[in-house]
Amino acid sequence: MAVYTDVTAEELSRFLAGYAIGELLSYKGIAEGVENSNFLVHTSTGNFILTLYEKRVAEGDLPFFLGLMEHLAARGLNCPQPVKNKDGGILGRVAGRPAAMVTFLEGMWHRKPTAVHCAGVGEALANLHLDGADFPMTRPNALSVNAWRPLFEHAGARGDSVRPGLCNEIVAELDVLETSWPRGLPQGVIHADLFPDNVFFLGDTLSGLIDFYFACTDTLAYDVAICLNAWCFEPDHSYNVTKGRALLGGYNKVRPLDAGEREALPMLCRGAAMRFLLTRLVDWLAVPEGALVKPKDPLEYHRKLRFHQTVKSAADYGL
Ligand SMILES: Nc1ncnc2c1ncn2[C@@H]1O[C@H](COP(=O)(O)OP(=O)(O)OP(=O)(O)O)[C@@H](O)[C@H]1O
Ligand SMILES: N[C@@H](CCO)C(=O)O
Repeated sequence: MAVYTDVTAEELSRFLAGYAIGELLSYKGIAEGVENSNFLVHTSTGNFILTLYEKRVAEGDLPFFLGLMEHLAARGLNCPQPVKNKDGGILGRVAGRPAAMVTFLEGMWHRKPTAVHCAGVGEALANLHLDGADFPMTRPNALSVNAWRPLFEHAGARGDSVRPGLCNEIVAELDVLETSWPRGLPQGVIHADLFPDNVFFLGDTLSGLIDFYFACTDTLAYDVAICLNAWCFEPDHSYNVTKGRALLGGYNKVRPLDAGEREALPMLCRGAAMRFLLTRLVDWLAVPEGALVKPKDPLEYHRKLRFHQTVKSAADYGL
């Protein structure tokens, strides 16, 4: 995460007084990530993560995200746990922002994931889908196909300043996605942002998943498409079919994709590429002044989109 909102030691100590997790010993902002403000908080009882929810997180959605983390952990999935305050609540306010304290997860994420890590993430994603099946709350995906054109219009013609001709390409692709978007596939809880920086490993063994703040109710196979985009491309922008085969194999071992999901995979991958191209484009064009944040490259997803446009069938992904 980034740090958009500063927190003073006095504010943090006041907030911590509402919890039974000891005295504040030290804390520091975490520069990684782009969505919320995160702090590593060291108290006399251990390490915690304090998250201040920023622009994209609607306060009304927080019970869904935090409740989901509790639900998945109760099913055995390793993810951060919201810490209850002395009143039994999990949501508070720090520096004027909604805030929660969650448990610290051991492990580190891999900047250069291998096929072994891809297999691990495929398996973990399928487990998340199965474990989420009886989560009682729902949340529509605010960043699915219907949201893409308004998002694009928000960036407007400025998109061409990032790459000449980009706007026309996006409009043409949106026309295709809006008419051909797969409907009627199995739905459920999806993570919707399971990138390498949200998956922790101890050595090569997956140790946990973080960052459930895009989680929602949507097409399960769309989550697979998001992961193929995030995990299976090389720095030279080529698709690595060995990694794709590993990720899809890991997923299928736990929750086999059905015929409809397989057939829809290329379109779902195009949609996933469009989603991240657009949110990155909007962020790229609007970095808040003075923020400790490095925006992510939208054109990485433009290249991925171009690859998916050439794909004939799910076999091209290694399925
Ligand atoms: N529960 C946790 N345990 C340990 N470290 C954590 C935890 N939550 C967050 N972090 C640290 O903070 C970093 C950023 O967290 P996170 O990915 O949730 O931020 P974000 O702003 O939502 O990022 P993204 O750009 O992935 O959406 C992680 O890479 C990790 O280093
Ligand atoms: N994982 C996202 C950032 C959080 O939405 C990206 O890489 O664009």
